[in-house]
Amino acid sequence: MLEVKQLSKKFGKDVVVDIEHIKISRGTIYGLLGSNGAGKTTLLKMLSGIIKPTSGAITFEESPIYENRELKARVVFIPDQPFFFQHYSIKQLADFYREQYPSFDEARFLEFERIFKLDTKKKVHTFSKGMQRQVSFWLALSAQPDYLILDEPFDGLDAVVRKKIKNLIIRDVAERDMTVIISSHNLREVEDLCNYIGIIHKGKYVIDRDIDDLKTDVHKVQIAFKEIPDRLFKDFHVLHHETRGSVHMYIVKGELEDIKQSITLSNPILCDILPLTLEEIFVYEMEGIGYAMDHVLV
Ligand SMILES: Nc1ncnc2c1ncn2[C@@H]1O[C@H](COP(=O)(O)OP(=O)(O)OP(=O)(O)O)[C@@H](O)[C@H]1O
Repeated sequence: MLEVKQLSKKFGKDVVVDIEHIKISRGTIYGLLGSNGAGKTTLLKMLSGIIKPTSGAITFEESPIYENRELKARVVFIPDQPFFFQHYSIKQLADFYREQYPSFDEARFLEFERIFKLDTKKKVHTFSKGMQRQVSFWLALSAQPDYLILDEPFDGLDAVVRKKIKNLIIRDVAERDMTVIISSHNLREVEDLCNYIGIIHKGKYVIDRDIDDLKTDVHKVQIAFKEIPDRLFKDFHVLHHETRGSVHMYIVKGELEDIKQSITLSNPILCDILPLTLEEIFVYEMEGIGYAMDHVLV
């Protein structure tokens, strides 16, 4: 398990990360979302042990990551700008990874050659940005990390390659219990992959939730009455309410069965309970805690 406690990072006087607590269990695919400048990259670099926090603790299975070579050999970070020794070929980079990561697996390296179909003897600086990103994944997944930390990983990759890489990640999570942390601005891009979402805004955490909990916990109710009852949803947390003509739309938190019971008691002339997209859930959840989503995500 990865745990963060009372973590802060200052650059000069600016506090760019200020997080009380995060817990990420093994085998989680964790989406870290936030707008430009929210603090995602700074947080990921601290999680990877690349930069030192100003204060607080980051532990993986209770060992601190910073300056911990043994632990770092189980963690791979892919930055938003691929960073390589530019004059190395894929073959030479693989030698470097073999030295850094004792769990580097030859069979996988060869298997990925068939998947990515790039010339292993060519120098990486001759590859396009998207091809270089493929090389990052090729090497990272060959190293079989326990923790894979990805900063905007899908930028510049075409749809087919994205799908292939997502499948490879899911395979490693299922087979090896790999933990993955992925930063993105874009909820739609990561929602099919992640089972947990954290949203960071101006360095602070505003949401940290299991996606299944979110989906089973929030419902959209469209309802019409002859006369609006006083007690409708009085015992529930209503995240949003609007009226279009005679139809009321409520976004309600709570157990579906309890919500249905409350509706039946209110004797509506029309009622529909609809599923929400993940994006809608976040918009309403954020509204519920006083944030306009527009300013938090793109
Ligand atoms: N080395 C640095 N020195 C000074 N300030 C920095 C440094 N690195 C980051 N910052 C500041 O910290 C804040 C958070 O930056 P960070 O790169 O972590 O955000 P981000 O959420 O990854 O943004 P983006 O989505 O645009 O990549 C920004 O205000 C940035 O200017």
